[in-house]
Amino acid sequence: MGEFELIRRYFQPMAARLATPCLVLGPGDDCAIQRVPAGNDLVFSVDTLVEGVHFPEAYPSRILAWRALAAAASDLAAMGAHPVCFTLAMTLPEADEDWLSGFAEGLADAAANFGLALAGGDTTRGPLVLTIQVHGTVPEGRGLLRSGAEADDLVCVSGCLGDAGAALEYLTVSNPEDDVQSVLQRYHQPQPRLELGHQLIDVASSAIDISDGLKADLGHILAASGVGATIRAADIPVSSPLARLKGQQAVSYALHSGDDYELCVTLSPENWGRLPPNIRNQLTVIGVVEREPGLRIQGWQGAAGSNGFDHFRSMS
Ligand SMILES: Nc1ncnc2c1ncn2[C@@H]1O[C@H](COP(=O)(O)OP(=O)(O)OP(=O)(O)O)[C@@H](O)[C@H]1O
Ligand SMILES: Cc1ncc(C[n+]2csc(CCOP(=O)(O)O)c2C)c(N)n1
Ligand SMILES: [Mg+2]
Repeated sequence: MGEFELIRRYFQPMAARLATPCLVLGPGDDCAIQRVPAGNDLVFSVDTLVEGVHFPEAYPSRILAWRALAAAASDLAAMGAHPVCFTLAMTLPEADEDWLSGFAEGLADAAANFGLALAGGDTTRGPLVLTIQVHGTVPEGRGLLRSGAEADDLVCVSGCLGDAGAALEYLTVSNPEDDVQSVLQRYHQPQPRLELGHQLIDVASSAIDISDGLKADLGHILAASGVGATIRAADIPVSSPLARLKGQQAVSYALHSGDDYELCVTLSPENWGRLPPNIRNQLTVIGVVEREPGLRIQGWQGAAGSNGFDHFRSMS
């Protein structure tokens, strides 16, 4: 199978199925064309996944496709953006038909779930690497930024943290018990909080998605906003399976390991009070923003060293 046959067979049908009115031109020409509705800003971001770094070797292609698109879409969620379309640059060691059909199915499933149309891409031969650029829109000037946190704002996170990080230890377990299966599921099938992010436009003062770990990612908000925060270790939400598997150490996974793709946001106590219950129920207050720079973690005696995932830190 040649490069163009591969695209025609696996990716063009999906692109046609997923088309949306804002995508004026999909795959097949030199560029795709997207129309941004008047009064909106285009929001876009790119993410690369490398075999052996972001996912294990011989990882099932259907799951890989979901994880890759979820990780990319999660950045749209963090901006409060409405998802529109994505491009896919894939470098493959070979054109294996089973691998490609699993990948195309997983990608179509994720794309339909997240409301993202396939706009185009690039296909090359080499070590397995995926790069996905996502495009979304937000009402003009209203994208959620990392830089808006202010003293006295509450610090909140969505969902539970730490499962996906703990899952790394169980990726090769052959018959996982229920709790292990549950944390593995969080690694294999992350759920970007697109709807929640969108609902927090004009409500949250800042937002980020948690890809590198709570400590690192909240740290990005604090640095960008020129503020600090105190959070309470006991209030950081961890799942029951993770708590059973890791006991007191569960919080350490929540703080230091990434891949959860939950949101961390700040908002004023007034806006918190006005939140409808269906949105408030998706968030847990874990602390408060303060003028003094730095992140303080009450009730946490863990090692100060680790911060979160960093591709280059161990090399310097
Ligand atoms: N090579 C680069 N050139 C320009 N900007 C970059 C480059 N690499 C990263 N950035 C920018 O730095 C910021 C932080 O990048 P980072 O990849 O950590 O964010 P992220 O996508 O939210 O995290 P993650 O990739 O873990 O999901 C982003 O605004 C990104 O666009
Ligand atoms: C097999 C395997 N899967 C996952 C991880 C964890 N991991 C890798 S990169 C990253 C941060 C996000 O990446 P980026 O900042 O490039 O978007 C995380 C949390 C690992 N160590 N090994
Ligand atoms: Mg991000």
